[in-house]
Amino acid sequence: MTTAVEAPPRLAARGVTVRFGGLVALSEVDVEVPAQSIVGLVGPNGAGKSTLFGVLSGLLKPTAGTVLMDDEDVTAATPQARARRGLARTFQHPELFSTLTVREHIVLGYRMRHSKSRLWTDLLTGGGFRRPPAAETERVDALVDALHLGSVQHAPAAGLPLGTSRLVEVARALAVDPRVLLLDEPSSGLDVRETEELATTLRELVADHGVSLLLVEHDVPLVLGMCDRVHVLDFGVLIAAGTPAEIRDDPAVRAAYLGTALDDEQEQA
Ligand SMILES: Nc1ncnc2c1ncn2[C@@H]1O[C@H](COP(=O)(O)OP(=O)(O)OP(=O)(O)O)[C@@H](O)[C@H]1O
Repeated sequence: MTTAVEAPPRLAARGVTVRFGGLVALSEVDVEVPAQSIVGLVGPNGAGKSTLFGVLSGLLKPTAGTVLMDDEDVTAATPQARARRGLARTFQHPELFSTLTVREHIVLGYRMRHSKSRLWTDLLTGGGFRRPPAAETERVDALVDALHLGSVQHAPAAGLPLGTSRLVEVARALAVDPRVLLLDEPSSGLDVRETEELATTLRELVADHGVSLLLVEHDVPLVLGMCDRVHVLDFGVLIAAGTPAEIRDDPAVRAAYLGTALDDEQEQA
């Protein structure tokens, strides 16, 4: 009889503690992001979500505990070293180059991974300098399509609506071909329709490209609607982890949110 060997989580925090002076921002927190899954991280203001994101992405060293990528300890690895292992992230406030077009941002992401020596070639020379390789054009076209950016692909990033800027950031991050993508408040500033579209797009990306997502979100209904598993932090402590159905019914979660965010979610269901 053969036993199936389960793949290690793409990204995991084990026993992560972060202290800022006397304040315990995170206390022995465990989080796992399995392969090809969407994991949500929620919690009231000040719960420690951004701190955990900082630890996972390598911007912040934990006081104790470890961060693993595919079972390898990366706790001491820089953000750049983690990126080389397949970790990418987006920021709460999209950080785009105002004069570059939407497409050029995606090209930059692609070249970061596949063609660093040509990183700025023909973006700085105004185009036409050298024809991009077919593989680059194909991948960039696919991402433009996947993120529904066709109609704005030649527009400069300056002046794009926030929702579109967010999609550009996601496309640029995916162009690096990450194994895990950390999304910091992806729905922030989006209206209801844009949020629904983003959720659908992200789900398709996970199904079609095998990337894993970890999202930090204030929008609890969004997280419960799109994630495979959800982790809930409160005052730096992981108070619950499970499927959306388990989280919805968890008394500790309901108490942390005083019911409000979860009731909103039930009303929308
Ligand atoms: N650099 C820092 N120095 C001192 N305290 C900090 C620092 N960063 C965060 N904190 C504190 O750590 C705790 C967790 O903060 P964190 O920003 O991680 O929470 P959060 O869940 O992301 O909150 P929000 O939803 O409001 O963004 C808070 O009490 C915060 O004040």
